[in-house]
Amino acid sequence: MHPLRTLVIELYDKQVIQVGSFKLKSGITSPIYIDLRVTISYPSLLRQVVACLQDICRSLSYDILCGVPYTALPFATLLSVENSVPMVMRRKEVKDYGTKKAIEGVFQPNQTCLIIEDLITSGSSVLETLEPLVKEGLVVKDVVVLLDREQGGKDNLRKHNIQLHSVLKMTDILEILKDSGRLSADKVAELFEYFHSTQVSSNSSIPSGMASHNLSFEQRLSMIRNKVGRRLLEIVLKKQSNLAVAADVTTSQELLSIASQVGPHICVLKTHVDIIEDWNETVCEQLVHLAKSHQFLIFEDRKFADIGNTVELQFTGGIFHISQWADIVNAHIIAGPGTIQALRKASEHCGILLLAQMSSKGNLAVEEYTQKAIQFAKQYEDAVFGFISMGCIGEPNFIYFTPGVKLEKGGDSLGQQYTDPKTVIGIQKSDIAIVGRGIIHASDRKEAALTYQKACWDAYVQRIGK
Ligand SMILES: O=c1ccn([C@@H]2O[C@H](COP(=O)(O)O)[C@@H](O)[C@H]2O)c(=O)[nH]1
Repeated sequence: MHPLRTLVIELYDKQVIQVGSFKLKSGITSPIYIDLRVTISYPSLLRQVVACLQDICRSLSYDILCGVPYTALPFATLLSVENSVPMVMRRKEVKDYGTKKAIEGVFQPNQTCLIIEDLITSGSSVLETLEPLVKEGLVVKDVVVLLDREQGGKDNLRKHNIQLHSVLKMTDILEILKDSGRLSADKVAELFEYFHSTQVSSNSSIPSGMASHNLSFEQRLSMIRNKVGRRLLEIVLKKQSNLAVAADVTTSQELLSIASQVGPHICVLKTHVDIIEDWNETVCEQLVHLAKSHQFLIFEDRKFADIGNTVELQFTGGIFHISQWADIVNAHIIAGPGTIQALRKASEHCGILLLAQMSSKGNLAVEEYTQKAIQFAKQYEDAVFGFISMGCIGEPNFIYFTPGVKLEKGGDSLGQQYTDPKTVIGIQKSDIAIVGRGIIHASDRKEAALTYQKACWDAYVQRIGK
């Protein structure tokens, strides 16, 4: 008998594969449950599982192995011993004492790590393991699983440039159980129907819908239609900085002082001009002068959201005359395309970003909203050159700006949620990290800006594999 057929039948007979009604980790109810933890109680079964994984591992190249905790740990351990390849382990709970390591074991940055998993549904457990590995500088290209439930995991991993290799697919299992008489043809037809109609999105901290291009800024320069977007990439490349600073201060003196301190290290200075108590034309001129001499763009984070007519007045008039000095502004899409049309009509030299996602807890920019923002951006690509998003959510001809970035994870008391530069740029594949209080509240803002500049740029360089 074919070894895979023998394996499936044995898995069924030992009740590793069960048919009924089960709630999975992803929250969905499934008519099949597969508990591969049981294999540790049957050494010969465990040996068969590992031999099948080994057949795939043999064709891949890697320096180190990592099993997704807990079920895949014995599989990875046996593969490690069998192949004399070192192994690392991800901690599910990071200790708040001692070394506080997320990854245990000895490894070097840039080593290639092969992830071993027992089965995959959405891929979220694999992505939870991927995140700390990448943060430690390991390169992950492949994941080997015993079973792919064929419910979206492969595509979810592909979005992160990870290739899934599976020993068995759910389709194979159902066919074998039918042919061997373990399940009736009717039952198998019913199960097929369930698996084909139930796809699960990944619920890892890495948002779903993250796109997977891995082009460099140089390669993307000619793809950007809007000239402010192209100018931004030129600055990014020249200064080797994909850092934007959010200068959320309330006096013009502080704003100008921040602009001159962090100016050499940033590509964009983000303002909230309506929080400056003493804004006037001279301050505006000084800010524009600093932007020219240090070569950064000014992004007024006005978040326009009204009907087109009002937005036009807000953009061009009032006491701020934003259209006269801002290089970049942003807009919500809640009021429809009129907001974008008004901004585009009022100024040719200002590029637009659309808010497609937000960093704050409980925000309402859900998947459908994000997709609508992408659709609007494509429609107005001459004026819209990018997004406020939590990472790369679309194609390489747009630029992705992510706020809520800080070296220390956590949040504030009003719903802000922070992610570190390595995750935002390296894993979530954003382009520009927006850092506010991480720099503004530092005792030495210049030094902090340099630290963030380096962290964001290194994450970019590592991501594109330069
Ligand atoms: O979803 C969003 C959109 C915009 N912001 C802005 O970014 C900065 C973040 O400042 P921190 O001090 O780093 O928290 C701030 O100006 C926000 O208005 C955002 O945080 N989230």
